[in-house]
Amino acid sequence: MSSTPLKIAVTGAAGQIGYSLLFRLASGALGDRPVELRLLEITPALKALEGVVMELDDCAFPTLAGVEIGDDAETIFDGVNLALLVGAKPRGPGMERGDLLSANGAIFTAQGKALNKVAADDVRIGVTGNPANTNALIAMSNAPDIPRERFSALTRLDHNRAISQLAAKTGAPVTDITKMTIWGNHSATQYPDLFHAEVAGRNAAEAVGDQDWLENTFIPTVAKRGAAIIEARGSSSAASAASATIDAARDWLHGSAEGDWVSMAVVSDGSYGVQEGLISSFPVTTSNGDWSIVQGLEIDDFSRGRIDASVAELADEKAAVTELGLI
Ligand SMILES: NC(=O)c1ccc[n+]([C@@H]2O[C@H](COP(=O)([O-])OP(=O)(O)OC[C@H]3O[C@@H](n4cnc5c(N)ncnc54)[C@H](O)[C@@H]3O)[C@@H](O)[C@H]2O)c1
Ligand SMILES: O=C(O)C[C@H](O)C(=O)O
Repeated sequence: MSSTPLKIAVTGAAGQIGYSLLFRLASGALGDRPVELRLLEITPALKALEGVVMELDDCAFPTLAGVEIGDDAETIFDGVNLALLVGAKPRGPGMERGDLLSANGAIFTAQGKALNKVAADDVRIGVTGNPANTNALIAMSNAPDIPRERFSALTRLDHNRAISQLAAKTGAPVTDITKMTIWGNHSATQYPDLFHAEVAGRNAAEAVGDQDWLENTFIPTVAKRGAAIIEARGSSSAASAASATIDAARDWLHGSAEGDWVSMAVVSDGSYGVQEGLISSFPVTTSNGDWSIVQGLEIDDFSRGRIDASVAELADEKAAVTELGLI
């Protein structure tokens, strides 16, 4: 293991997700390698961020090698190996995530350009801020010198939600659930797929044996979970989003479990009929900082319709940000 600290940029570091995420990154959630945190915020939030840094100091985490804060993306992103782009406005009650496109899109144009200039050669960029898929597309499109495979958007929270719902339905522990897949957009059109998932090695759709539950309870519960949390909490998911951001980064850097896969929104190469160049969620395996889309899964008509609908929404979002001049 390298003793050189892993330089991790976190944007929106003074926000809700940041408040959970930073302490886990600092305490070794990505492994024993020391980390240096580079925290980006808008100027008015820097004072609050100073308070968070005092708290990080007060934890005396052995794996925390240093913290730098600031409001200039090029300074904060300089030499970073991992960039977790969280900073963006969350939606409120009654909004869809796509409603945030024009408010948040411009953030990712500027940050894509800054990463392109100053990030380390091995940088990996994970986008959590919504609408995550299209924000990742914007950042990727504005960073032509960074390989496209280095960008991903977070659908791991949806993946984890789907595992938890399936575990509750079947009475199986979450550790028995494998090969879960979220296809498409991190939005209400996403498709959590039980036809390839397994419960203790058995096909999940068969184990459940209840198409009505699958269609009318499972899929909408997972796809609309973000809205249900906003409704209940008055603000969007934060600790679970931070936890999923960590899960996704850890597996990307260190590899997914043998015999299993994870869901990541990554640039499409046309696999499964998903338009090339869109950032869409797929089943992927990861190893040594690289991902590859699981190939050869059979897609029946039901799944085809669901995947196509979510991908069509991604294509519409791409058209909208093209129109806005963001890509
Ligand atoms: N993909 C997912 O699964 C998922 C889950 C939960 C939340 N989210 C999204 O994550 C984002 C952050 O959520 P939150 O609850 O932490 O919001 P928040 O409002 O609590 O925090 C966002 C922070 O981003 C900062 N910010 C705004 N513009 C910035 C910029 N240009 N550079 C750096 N920082 C900037 C704000 O000052 C604020 O502190 C939202 O868009 C939310 O919808 C995504
Ligand atoms: O739903 C939201 O707007 C927040 C987040 O994307 C979530 O899925 O919890």
